[in-house]
Amino acid sequence: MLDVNVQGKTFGKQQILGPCQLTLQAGQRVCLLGPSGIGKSTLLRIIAGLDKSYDGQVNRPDTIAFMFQGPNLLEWRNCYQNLMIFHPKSTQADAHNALELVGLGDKGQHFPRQLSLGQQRRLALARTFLSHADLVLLDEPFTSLDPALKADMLELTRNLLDQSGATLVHVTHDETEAEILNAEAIRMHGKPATLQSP
Ligand SMILES: Nc1ncnc2c1ncn2[C@@H]1O[C@H](COP(=O)(O)OP(=O)(O)OP(=O)(O)O)[C@@H](O)[C@H]1O
Repeated sequence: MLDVNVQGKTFGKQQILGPCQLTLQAGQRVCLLGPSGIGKSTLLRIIAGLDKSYDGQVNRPDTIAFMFQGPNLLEWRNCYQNLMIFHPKSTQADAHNALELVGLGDKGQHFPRQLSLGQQRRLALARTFLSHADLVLLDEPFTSLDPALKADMLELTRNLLDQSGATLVHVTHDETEAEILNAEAIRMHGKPATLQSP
């Protein structure tokens, strides 16, 4: 279960977040929407535990996977190594299975520069799901992709979520992504921004 109770968050003298409440049961999925600059990524970083300087409290599952906007791959490591370096307990067989799930089963020895943009995104997605995390946090990872590739990635993400049963918080500007991911759309409002749990 994820229980977010943020009372406030400031950067310097600027208050970005006001009261933000979000309670999700295991396996529940939400898409976090709101205008640019309202504080979606800030709240997501707080949920992840990456930002600890806020008023309030977050109770989160033990295992969390976070996917950033860019694929953030290590160019000098092959696909297996790109997965295993972030999951030291995983074996090459685990990494191979994760690659199979995203359609990169034959690319384990390839380096990121030998992959297409879409394949690089698939590798980043495999890394996100390899940890079998209870909570998956996605910070607009598909925003800059062309429509066909974005549709592929969303479908793949939904399948991986269906298999893993993970709870999801997905930051996006595009409400249609919620439908594809079988997630509930929730909106941040106001200045400072507030959020009410679905
Ligand atoms: N490290 C930081 N230091 C100072 N201000 C910051 C910092 N990070 C974010 N901000 C400010 O906080 C506000 C919210 O930013 P945030 O990135 O959370 O918004 P967002 O809703 O995710 O925007 P977008 O949809 O454009 O990605 C913005 O005004 C931003 O400039």
